Amino acid sequence: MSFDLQEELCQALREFIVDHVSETGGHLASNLGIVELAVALEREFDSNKDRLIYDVGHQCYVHKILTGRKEAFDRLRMYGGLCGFMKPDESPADPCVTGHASSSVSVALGMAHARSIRGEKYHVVAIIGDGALTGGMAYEALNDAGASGEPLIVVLNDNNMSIDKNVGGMARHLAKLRVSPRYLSAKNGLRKTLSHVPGGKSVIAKGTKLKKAIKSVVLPSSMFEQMGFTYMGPVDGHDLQALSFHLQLAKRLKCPVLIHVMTKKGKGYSYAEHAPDKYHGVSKFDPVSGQLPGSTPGFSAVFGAELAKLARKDARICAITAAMPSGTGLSGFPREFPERFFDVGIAEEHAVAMTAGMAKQGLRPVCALYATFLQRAYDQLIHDVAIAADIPAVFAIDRAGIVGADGATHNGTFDVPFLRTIPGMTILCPANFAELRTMMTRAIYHNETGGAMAIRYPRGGEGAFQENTAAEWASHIRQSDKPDVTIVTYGILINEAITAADSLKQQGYQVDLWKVNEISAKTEQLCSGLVSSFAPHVAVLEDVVQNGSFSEAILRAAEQIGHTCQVHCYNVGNQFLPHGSVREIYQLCGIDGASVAQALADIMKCGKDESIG
Ligand SMILES: Cc1ncc(C[n+]2csc(CCOP(=O)(O)OP(=O)(O)O)c2C)c(N)n1
Ligand SMILES: CC(=O)[C@@H](O)[C@H](O)COP(=O)(O)O
Ligand SMILES: [Mg+2]
Repeated sequence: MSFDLQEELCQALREFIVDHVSETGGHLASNLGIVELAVALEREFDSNKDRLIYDVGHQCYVHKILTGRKEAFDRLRMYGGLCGFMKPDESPADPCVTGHASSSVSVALGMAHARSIRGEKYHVVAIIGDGALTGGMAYEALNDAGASGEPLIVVLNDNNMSIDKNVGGMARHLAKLRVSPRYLSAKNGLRKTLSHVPGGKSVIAKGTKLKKAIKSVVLPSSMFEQMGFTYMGPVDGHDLQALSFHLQLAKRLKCPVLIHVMTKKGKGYSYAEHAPDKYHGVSKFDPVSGQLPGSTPGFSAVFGAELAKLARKDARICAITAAMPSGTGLSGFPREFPERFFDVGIAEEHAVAMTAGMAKQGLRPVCALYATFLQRAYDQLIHDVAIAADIPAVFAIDRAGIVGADGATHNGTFDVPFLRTIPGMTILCPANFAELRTMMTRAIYHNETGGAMAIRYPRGGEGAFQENTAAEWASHIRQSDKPDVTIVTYGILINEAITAADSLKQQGYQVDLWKVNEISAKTEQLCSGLVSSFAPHVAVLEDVVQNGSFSEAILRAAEQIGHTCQVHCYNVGNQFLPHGSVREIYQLCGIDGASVAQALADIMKCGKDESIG
């Protein structure tokens, strides 16, 4: 296909992306920015045989369109529809799962090793953004890959943005490379680039001149070179000819190569170009006016506002985020307290250990991370926080439970299980905004154990339940004299539990309902109180996986009191969940109020249990 036609294709792809994402929601700005690069990659590589790994994967829409999934974009990120990230189940062109940042170079190196050992022939390419390059995994991988000498290509898609402004020393290093004289020449495209290359276009055909050509596009003294990569660029990432030229060169080299590509996030859609942070991830919007839907306040915003309020009164309070200031509701914090705000980049492990250091030395740090990304820092929670036992670090765990359209890679369904295993950890579970505020103060100031405290809350807003019951470790929400069933739950699922309890009551059953506010070793000892109400059935409702869930504490309590009741566990099961709306996923797992009521009524009617955990 001629470059002119490719340019037309890029234009059509941009229109397609804006049209579809404005209908379905999705990751807009990153996909608009990578159009030419993705087209060049599909042109120069065979994505069914070569391995193209898009880091995070939120920018893989063009790749999906060009690998046979265009029609599926009508149901992007919807239940049963196209996943918004790389997903091998969907197509052989997706070599691995992505969703969490900074893993692409590691996976690529693994694939390159496999190729060498098996004596096979294909290219392995990791496409990683400047934001993802702030993550520790990326450095571990570059360090290893550069030294390994294994042929692989890393394409650094540098748009000078993470979700919010990119941070850190690497961002500064890239900024210096960007203004190098090489970039200024490369920016004008292949014609000019070639004019710097002895032999011009024939260079690619004639391997003899290749060495010279490479020398002319290599910028010495980049950090990547020091790590053992052949560095090319910076290259104008919207110049199809320059991209093809550099990719062709990289393919011919038998060593690790890094191509530094400059792109503009949001390219071609003026609203997104001007506010790439706002158009990073969007829900349905008006493509003509660019008008995004107004957002109703959610837990993140309440958290951010409350932390700022507390920080006004206490100069020890600091906020830490790992590249998610907007997402965690902290974007206002640095405006008021620049010296007490720390965006560490996509570096959750570092964020947790740094929080431990700050807490140990007398500050009151609150580290806000999404539940799914906190998985990265499990060791730091144990090693740097918990073993010392006296580190009053506070972890605000956002997006706990089901997140919806982002799906399997982003659901926060492991936090309770992995936090419960850590000695000394206390998990507070607010069900609404008022409880979140109260629990934040408790975590910061009234930490009875002196150890770490986590507060977990979901994506989005509160439900109908708005009482503040945070003062008790567990609150008795519905009480009956002689209950047929006791329902136990925590956090936002109280709303589903109330629906279930009320429905069962209407069907003539007596129901007790307990809402647990704190999960800790201490409160787990008290669980026998929840199961000893002589109800023959106890149901535990949670939005986490079964293994390690709170229901294990209830099962143990039931065991201790001699199994006078049957315990039924309603949770997401030991599985990874698909994308869809939160409600659809609740229904899929049977943890919505109606399903729980139905399941319990069936059990009580039949007198037999089909769902014992
Ligand atoms: C471990 C982890 N932490 C945080 C995120 C949230 N996140 C998704 S994309 C992104 C920014 C990525 O920036 P970059 O790689 O430069 O891609 P761009 O959006 O600029 O194209 C962040 C922080 C994530 N996906 N994984
Ligand atoms: C790709 C990625 O990891 C983020 O962009 C994530 O999709 C943000 O999720 P929220 O929309 O819940 O902030
Ligand atoms: Mg970027």
